[in-house]
Amino acid sequence: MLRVGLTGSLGSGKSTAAKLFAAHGAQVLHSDAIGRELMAPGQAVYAEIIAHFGNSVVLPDGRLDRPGLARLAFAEGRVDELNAIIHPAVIGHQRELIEDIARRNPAAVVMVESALIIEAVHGDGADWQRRFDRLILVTAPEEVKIARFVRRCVGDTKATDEQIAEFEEEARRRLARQMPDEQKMALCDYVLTNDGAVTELEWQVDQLWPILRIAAR
Ligand SMILES: CC(C)(COP(=O)(O)OP(=O)(O)OC[C@H]1O[C@@H](n2cnc3c(N)ncnc32)[C@H](O)[C@@H]1O)[C@@H](O)C(=O)NCCC(=O)NCCS
Ligand SMILES: Nc1ncnc2c1ncn2[C@@H]1O[C@H](COP(=O)(O)OP(=O)(O)OP(=O)(O)O)[C@@H](O)[C@H]1O
Repeated sequence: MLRVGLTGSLGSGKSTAAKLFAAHGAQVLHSDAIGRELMAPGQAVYAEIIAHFGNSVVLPDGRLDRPGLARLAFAEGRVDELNAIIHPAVIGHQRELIEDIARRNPAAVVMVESALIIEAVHGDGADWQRRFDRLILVTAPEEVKIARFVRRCVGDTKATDEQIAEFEEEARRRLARQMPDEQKMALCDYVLTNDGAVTELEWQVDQLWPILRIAAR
């Protein structure tokens, strides 16, 4: 088995790259999705977040208020408190999933997609060198990343200039909590450049996949 970390900052295109690797046969674990599952009502992480941040982070329907939590985390400087609750749980859950995949398919390429692999410090997060055999970085220029984040926030709605400026601010606040690509590059084994069409990213994934598959045997 080969344990691959697929990282890249907000809007770099790592989820897009992950889908392309999955199409080749990689077993992809999406950290954002696991985080969401563990934050659902009834989960231990859900209870811990409410115990720490109070009832104001709960919506009337019982779910956590994600925009409210994002405000606390990124605008009010409490992201490390949130990370300390969520990261150990996400990493622990990933470990179990990886062990299960290894039992079923010892030659699997398991890929953990996460914006925060090198940055993580809580739980086993700081131990990324031991958790992964290879690291892949997806890069794009900062303004492209921000534009992609804004586009995803706006979706099909018609946003005002003020709303767009707020989304841009939010992107910058989150990026400020992520290590710059220039620093990450030095620590990663492979770099995929995603500043053009998705087909250009796909070409890079197609070149890298056989190398990973052989290393997994
Ligand atoms: C603050 C929360 C509630 C905001 O939710 P929201 O739905 O708006 O964003 P989502 O989770 O889809 O994340 C989108 C992107 O924001 C960036 N981001 C999210 N959390 C963080 C963080 N703690 N530090 C830096 N960037 C982050 C990443 O690029 C991520 O891909 C949520 O992001 C969260 O719980 N974050 C803390 C846990 C975390 O690190 N999650 C990401 C990997 S497990
Ligand atoms: N090369 C590209 N050309 C155009 N759009 C792209 C390209 N790559 C990604 N996108 C789009 O940009 C947005 C962000 O991409 P993606 O979700 O893959 O990034 P990410 O790194 O996982 O971001 P985040 O950390 O915010 O979750 C998505 O809407 C995606 O469809």
